[in-house]
Amino acid sequence: VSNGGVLYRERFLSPADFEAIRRECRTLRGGMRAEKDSIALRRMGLCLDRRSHTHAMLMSEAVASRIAALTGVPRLEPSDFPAELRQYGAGASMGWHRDDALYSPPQTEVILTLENTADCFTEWVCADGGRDSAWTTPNSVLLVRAGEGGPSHRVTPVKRGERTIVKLVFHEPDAERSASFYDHINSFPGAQRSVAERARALAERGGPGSGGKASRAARRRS
Ligand SMILES: O=C(O)CCC(=O)C(=O)O
Ligand SMILES: [Fe+2]
Repeated sequence: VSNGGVLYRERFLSPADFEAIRRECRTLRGGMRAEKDSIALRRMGLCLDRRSHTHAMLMSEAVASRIAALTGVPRLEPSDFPAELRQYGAGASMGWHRDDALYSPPQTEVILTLENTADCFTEWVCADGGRDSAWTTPNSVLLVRAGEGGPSHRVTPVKRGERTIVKLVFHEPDAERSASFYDHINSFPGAQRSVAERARALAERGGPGSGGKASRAARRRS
């Protein structure tokens, strides 16, 4: 991603596609739960069902190649990391952080804004060390490169209004899951299937090495 690893673009989807996604996600808001183990404060979240229209539309080859073209990464594909619906209401915020690398090489994260009546801004540090910020409009995307080489960014506290986003993860074709992948996926509410998946993956690798208790406790989801 150019500009120090952040790119902000408005009018990302066609109006028809965007409205279809927004309509479906509005029906899901009742299922959102307070996020646990997150850098974000008072944010609500929900993993999008892989069979949903929203998931099919966004975690697609078409969207992946558009993100690749925008960021200058040669090729990107939809990841198997859950797509999440997230909502910031009054009092919600997210402190300065870099997104943990869930894959090696690090993924590109996409924040698609669905609704925004909130007074918060997403701020980031640019390549030159200066700061930039955006009030993210509905149907905008913020593209963020993860990992230590990625940009530091935050969301300022909401005083009034609400902001709803979808967070998506794309990676390069040859990317491998990192230890953080399992730590993050296991912090989702009711992630029993993921726990089983982690155990299986560990067995396949023939040992630990995906982060013990201590590293898991130290980590906070972004
Ligand atoms: O809501 C945003 O604009 C950014 C969210 C973010 O940085 C994150 O969830 O890691
Ligand atoms: Fe982030």
